[in-house]
Amino acid sequence: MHTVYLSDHSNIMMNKNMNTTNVAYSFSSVYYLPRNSLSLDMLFFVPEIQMLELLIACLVFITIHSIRQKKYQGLPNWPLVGMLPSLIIGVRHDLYEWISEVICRMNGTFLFKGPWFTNLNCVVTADPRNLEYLLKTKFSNFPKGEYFRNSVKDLLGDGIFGADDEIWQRQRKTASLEFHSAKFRQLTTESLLQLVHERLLPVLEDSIKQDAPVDLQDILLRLTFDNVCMIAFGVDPGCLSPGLPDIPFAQAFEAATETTIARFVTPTLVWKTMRLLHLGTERTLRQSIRGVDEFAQEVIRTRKKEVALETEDIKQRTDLLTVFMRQKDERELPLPDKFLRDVCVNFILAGRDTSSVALCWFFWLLNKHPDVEEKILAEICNIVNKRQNVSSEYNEDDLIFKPEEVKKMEYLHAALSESLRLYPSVPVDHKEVLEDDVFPDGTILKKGTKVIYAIYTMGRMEAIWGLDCREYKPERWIRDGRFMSESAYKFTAFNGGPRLCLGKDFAYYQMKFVAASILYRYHFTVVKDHTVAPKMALTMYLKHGLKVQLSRREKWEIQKYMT
Ligand code: HEM
Repeated sequence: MHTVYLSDHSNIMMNKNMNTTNVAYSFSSVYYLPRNSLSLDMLFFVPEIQMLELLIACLVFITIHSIRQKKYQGLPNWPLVGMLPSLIIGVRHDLYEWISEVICRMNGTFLFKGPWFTNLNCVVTADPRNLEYLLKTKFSNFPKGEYFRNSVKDLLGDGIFGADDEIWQRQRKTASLEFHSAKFRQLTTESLLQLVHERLLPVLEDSIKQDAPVDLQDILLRLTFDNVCMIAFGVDPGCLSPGLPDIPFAQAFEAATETTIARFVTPTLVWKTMRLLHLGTERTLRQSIRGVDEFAQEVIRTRKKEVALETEDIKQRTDLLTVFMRQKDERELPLPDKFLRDVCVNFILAGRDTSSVALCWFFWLLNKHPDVEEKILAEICNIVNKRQNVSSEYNEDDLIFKPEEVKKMEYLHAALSESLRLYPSVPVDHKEVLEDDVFPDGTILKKGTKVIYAIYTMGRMEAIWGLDCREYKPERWIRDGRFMSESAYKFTAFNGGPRLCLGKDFAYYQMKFVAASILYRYHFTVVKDHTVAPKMALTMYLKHGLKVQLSRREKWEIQKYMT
């Protein structure tokens, strides 16, 4: 048998009808095929061979094009699937670190292109100039938007978290007045004191008696859930109680939030169809929202009766539900129950996990930085030492920090801020572009574009925090022995501009009070080989919790600072 080497397409076509000769190829795009490897039989598949050639050429072209785009856009952008392959790899590894790496490489901003069938296209930024523009300068051009509102509507209704414009403004105004009132401050400090001394410390003490490690994240999540329910509804659900019971309302709330978040990674048409057909996560969402609503309706019904009776107790109440119940709408009518429910559910969502998660990262960092723990302890003891009757008090287990003492804990404030800089409770946040615009860094924004601001990344940018940006250094926040705050567009853990976190002051108070109360009494050690990693969620939980072993602090450790 002869073998004829062909050198181009025409030869292949010409030889299509040859049936006695083996044919091999020498032209470039199939050069990798071993000579003699194609027999005559294959000639009958020439159209397929051309297809194969074409396919290979396309792949080569796409790969080169994608590599070029990686250089200019930060990530390879593939036909149909866009940058999804890179995102999938990023999610499997560590999404936040992956985003940070791309943003730092692109000097602060990049455009993510999702697959054509999804709504994942967005601008991702960590540039403080863009943040200031987005959150303050052109605030009204960057609302939360329809996409966000529609996704959260079933759980959050018209509450502050998903609302824009007037609906947001009215709630913000009422809640802001309330959050800054003396009565409200009293409610928050008293409810926290009660929870820490009657529930948190006994639960921790129990773990010491049993010599068993505890999941600090679970305990702190329970604490802040009870606390925010006391503030919003004026009701204590009792999640943090001996035996750490399962509370149906808390479980329903948890499930409702998780399934709502699932909508952000599911194409809109898909989750809407699932909702219509009552399937999968949408079925769970409906059931859990029912659980949340039943609890809310019961509380609202009872409170209405109390308000109608005008009892002494009700006149003293400053929880958000009672405050909003006293409000009237434009027609001087009481606000509808559904709206009251939305107000409370939104505040619970906003204040539920953020402080506890921040505290967990803080304790984990302290475990790695005993020098910082020492300095915090020294500061606390120094403050307690200034009390008149300190000698009798510091020996007692039930020492309670006073609000004015908590305020003076400036190094602790710095250590918590530094922890939030590296591990912000809300790692990424989102806005939508109302009208075409341009960011200060030149990024063009088309109407309807989603903007993601990467708060986690901001804490890891040398351009913002210097070469030591990845190190945990509370001293970064201290000038002349005092805590110095940073611009909200550089340290965005609490958001900035008109939508700055309403609970920021309370959150610091809560975290400082809890941290000081624990550190003054206990040593804690993260259990050996416990894996610490962030969970991919809207709040940056520790994926495996934080298992710690507690032991009592010796008296001499405190006394050495009391001189
Ligand atoms: C360490 C603790 C906290 C952190 C890091 C934090 C962070 C944030 C962030 C980033 C936002 C903006 C969210 C967005 O608009 O998408 C926000 C909003 C908000 N936060 Fe906080 N928060 C904390 C604690 C709290 C607490 C304890 C409360 C209430 C008791 C609270 C109440 C709110 C409210 C009501 C909003 C909505 C403000 C608005 O849209 O006008 N936060 N918070």
